[in-house]
Amino acid sequence: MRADGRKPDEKRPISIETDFVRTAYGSCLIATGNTRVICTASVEEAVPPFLKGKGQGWVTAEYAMLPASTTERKKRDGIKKDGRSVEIQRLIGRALRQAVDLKALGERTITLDCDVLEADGGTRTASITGAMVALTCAAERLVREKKLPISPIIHQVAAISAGVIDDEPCLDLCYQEDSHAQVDMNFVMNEKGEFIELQGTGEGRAFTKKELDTIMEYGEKGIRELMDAQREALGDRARYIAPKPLLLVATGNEHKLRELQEMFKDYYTLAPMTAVGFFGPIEENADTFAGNAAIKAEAVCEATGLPAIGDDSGLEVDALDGEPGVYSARYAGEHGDDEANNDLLLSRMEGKEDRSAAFKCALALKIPGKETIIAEGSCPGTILTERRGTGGFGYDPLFLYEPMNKTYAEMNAEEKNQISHRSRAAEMMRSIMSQLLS
Ligand SMILES: O=P(O)(O)OP(=O)(O)OP(=O)(O)OC[C@H]1O[C@@H](n2cnc3c(O)ncnc32)[C@H](O)[C@@H]1O
Ligand SMILES: [Mg+2]
Repeated sequence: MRADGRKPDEKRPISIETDFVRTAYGSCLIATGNTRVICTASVEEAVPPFLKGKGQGWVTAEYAMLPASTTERKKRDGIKKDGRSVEIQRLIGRALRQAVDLKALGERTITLDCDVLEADGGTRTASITGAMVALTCAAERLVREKKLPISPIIHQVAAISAGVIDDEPCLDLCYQEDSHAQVDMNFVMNEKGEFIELQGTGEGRAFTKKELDTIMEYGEKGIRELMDAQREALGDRARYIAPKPLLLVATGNEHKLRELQEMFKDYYTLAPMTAVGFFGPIEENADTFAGNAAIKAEAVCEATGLPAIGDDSGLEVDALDGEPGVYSARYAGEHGDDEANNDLLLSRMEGKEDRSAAFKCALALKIPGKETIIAEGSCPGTILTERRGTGGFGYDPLFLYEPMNKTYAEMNAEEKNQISHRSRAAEMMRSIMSQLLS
């Protein structure tokens, strides 16, 4: 029987309150049982001297206990930090560096400060679990403030203790248990169940392989539960842990960006080329959609060194011998003047009996060092004699999709994405990509 009546493999109740410190870039208050730690993440646009000019960032940690966090007042750290705190903060730094792609972080430093409000055992493991949450909050903010195109967090990290008390293996020791534990272990692990650090000591006596196996099993179970709690506390921000790989969209057209983001969200995090500071212009001088799509993707990939997808699309009207075609965006002269383009199309179509047309889309995917991949899609429709609907962009209000008796502009995003020329090209691209991956 444990001091607080828990089962051997039962961890203490956990709660994590995010954004606990409003002035911090990211923060949380984590409580595991009576142990409570404030974890904050601060971002500095600089790296330590040994990393200057190396094109990577740094993650470091500091740990301290508040004077009243233990029953006997703990003296504040003076100029010389106490040895235990130094050892613990190094552990926290090592653990959380494993969560981050330091190259993707860029030349900046994230400092994770873990300040113990109340210490009832397991403060180092609570610090690591809480620091992961504060770090993720900071990553979300770096992306939101457009300092990074994608979260640099590649792994979820959590930590818990386990040990042997009165010859019985137990999970998540409180102070009373910890102080007379025969064996004391700390587990730091990632979401794949891999070990980042194991600290284990037979303090009261040596321990057997069998005991170790049981402790290990408890530790793994505890870590999984902690990771659920971290994700729950983060809510929507949990997406910033191990995001899908980055794919830049080589377009200046926000509507296209939004449609493509939806279509590739299971594979990639799509960000506009401007998110990494590329603004073009890109000269679209090919005479096919596929040619122009390739020009766009290749220009952005070349300039940034990152994978990029380009979209070139347009409307082909049969009675106009395929016009406006590759000139769709600048049909009436000025690039992207949708109103003028639609007016010109209506006037050219006056008196025409055959009103059949098709929207065409070519997508080009360029991954550094690989051949450009092209996928195409088209959607048949009819040109109306007047505009219908207010959604979408470009020629959407004049393009009737007969099977739904709706123009593109009368459809919501989901409906358009089910049948559009772009979604058909995306479907072909996804199938090429999955063949390449398998
Ligand atoms: O070149 P980027 O920067 O990607 O953006 P853009 O708007 O210039 O794009 P295009 O050169 O491919 O021109 C496509 C034009 O075709 C039209 N178009 C393409 N897809 C469309 C869609 O889904 N709905 C309505 N019009 C579309 C619209 O007028 C676009 O401006
Ligand atoms: Mg264009």
